[in-house]
Amino acid sequence: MDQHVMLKADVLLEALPYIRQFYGQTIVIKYGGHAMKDESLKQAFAKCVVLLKYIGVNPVIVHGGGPQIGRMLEQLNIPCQFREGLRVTDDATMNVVEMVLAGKVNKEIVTQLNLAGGKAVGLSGKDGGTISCRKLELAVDRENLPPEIIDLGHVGEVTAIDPTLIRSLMRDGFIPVIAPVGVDEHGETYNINADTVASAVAGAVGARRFVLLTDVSGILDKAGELIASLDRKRAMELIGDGTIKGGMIPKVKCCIEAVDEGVGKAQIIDGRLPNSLLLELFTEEGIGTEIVGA
Ligand SMILES: Nc1ncnc2c1ncn2[C@@H]1O[C@H](COP(=O)(O)OP(=O)(O)O)[C@@H](O)[C@H]1O
Ligand SMILES: CC(=O)N[C@@H](CCC(=O)OP(=O)(O)O)C(=O)O
Repeated sequence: MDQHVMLKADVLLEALPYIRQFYGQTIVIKYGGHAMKDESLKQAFAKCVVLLKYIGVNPVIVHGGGPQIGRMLEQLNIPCQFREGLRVTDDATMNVVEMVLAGKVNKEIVTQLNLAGGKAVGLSGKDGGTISCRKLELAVDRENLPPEIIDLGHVGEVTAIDPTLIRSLMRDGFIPVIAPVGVDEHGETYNINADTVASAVAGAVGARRFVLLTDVSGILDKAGELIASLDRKRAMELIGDGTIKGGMIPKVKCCIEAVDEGVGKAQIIDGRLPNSLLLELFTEEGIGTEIVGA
């Protein structure tokens, strides 16, 4: 028989221990806006997620859409500003954020998953009271001065996740797809960083794994080399010395929080690589950077 065909069987068998490990478990996947580059990548992502579902794993998707929001704001001539990696969100921006995230991006992902043979349901944090939040009071350290409190407008921080709706969807065979928009106790709508929501969801549903798809191969050291594994201490050192910066800082902190909440392992992987999710979960080498407990 053709050697190539025989190798395919080896690849499938290599996945067996991982399929056993993840069978019946929940995996929370943060699907970043930068990882939604083109149609073929989006389709490949959807197929990986649906495959997980068919082999008995429960995937939960929490998505971003930062670049997509940026493009819509530009079309509408609404200026856009970031502080500490977070979007300053005034009333007009909040409307666009909700429209783009809970509308367009969410439904596109749902459609791709359904086309790939899954049964996906899109929701925002408002549905089923899934995400409770409050206005974020962001304190920024200043040298020799008390921290500055920055007002980011409608930017929220998660106060609680109610996993009831997510659990019942999973139980009935659906793939929940969650947009990072929440409400506070007064019914005010907030824009929440998607990494933060994904991490809180991973903790609340007792996920076995938390995987974040982004636009780099993982966390890189000063020389630009991939760091395969990091614990909290090393991660904080790399943030402190400026190796980890920008949007990677909240991402790493979210991974540490998820691990603290009991999630077995968090993994930052390259969403630009087709099938990266399967390579990470079902091969011996894995890919990207893992963040583990102390
Ligand atoms: N040490 C580092 N290793 C890798 N990426 C880093 C590092 N420090 C900062 N970054 C930046 O973090 C970015 C990922 O964060 P972000 O843009 O917020 O991603 P996403 O949109 O997927 O949430 C990378 O594109 C990279 O520019
Ligand atoms: C407060 C805040 O910054 N919210 C983010 C929410 C989307 C997001 O996080 O998208 P990515 O994962 O693609 O970056 C924003 O408005 O861009």
